[in-house]
Amino acid sequence: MSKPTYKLTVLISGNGTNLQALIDACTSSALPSTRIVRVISNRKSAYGLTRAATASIPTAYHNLQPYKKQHPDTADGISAARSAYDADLAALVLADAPDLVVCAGWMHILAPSFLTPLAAAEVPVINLHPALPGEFAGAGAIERAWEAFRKGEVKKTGVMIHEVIAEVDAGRPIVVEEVKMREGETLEELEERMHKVEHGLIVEGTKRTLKEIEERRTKRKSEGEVW
Ligand SMILES: Nc1nc2c(c(=O)[nH]1)N[C@@H](CN(C=O)c1ccc(C(=O)N[C@@H](CCC(=O)O)C(=O)O)cc1)CN2
Ligand SMILES: NCC(=O)N[C@@H]1O[C@H](COP(=O)([O-])[O-])[C@@H](O)[C@H]1O
Repeated sequence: MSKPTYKLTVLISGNGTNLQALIDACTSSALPSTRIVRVISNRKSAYGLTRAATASIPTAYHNLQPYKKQHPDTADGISAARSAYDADLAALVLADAPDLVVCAGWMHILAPSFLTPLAAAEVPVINLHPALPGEFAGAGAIERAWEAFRKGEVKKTGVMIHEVIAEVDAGRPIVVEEVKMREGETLEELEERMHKVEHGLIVEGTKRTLKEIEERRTKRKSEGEVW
């Protein structure tokens, strides 16, 4: 019996080097029987959209601005706009019926109006975060770690792939790799080393999550077959 084909949706906001690592992995033995069904960006200028188009992968630009214009520029209005934006993002993603959503440099905090429908459809969401579990949650993690090292507060940092939950970067780690920090290293040099680790870990984290999905389905099927 042929192996199932797994469908990925990848969310991006920028250059897309981690997306490129996934694109390359899908066309190699690294991620066999896996294909990216859509790349979605919240930024029109994201070069990752070009990377996807070059690989003949469908793309979408999901823009928050129209939602903000439909709501008052107040805390409640912005919250309502983001909730509506995320609900439509969930519908956009689920229309492709992916097995897994990968946040690859996706710089938008996902609201429950996205996470709840995905959970109901049993589509896991995972995220690449350039820090160790429990450290430097949120944006700018690499620079914050670099600054902390200069102050003598940390000796290492790292990269993780984790499950996405409402609390930012607090979901279950799936794979973690430590990165030792070096005296006198520039931020750019650290970023280069971190990105190399990211490109390997995003493939490994996707592979492990797809294995978990397969094991869950096999278990459910065997339980379903027992009378
Ligand atoms: N609910 C969750 N959403 C997201 C998670 C998560 O774990 N739970 N991971 C992030 C990715 N991320 C760090 O890995 C991250 C990205 C962006 C931000 C942030 O502050 N975004 C601002 C906008 C910043 C900008 O546009 O430049 C915002 O959303 O208002 C925090 C963490 C993906 N989402
Ligand atoms: N909080 C998530 C986060 O900060 N992610 C950062 O976004 C970059 C995306 O690069 P890419 O667009 O080249 O893949 C990644 O290198 C990662 O450090």
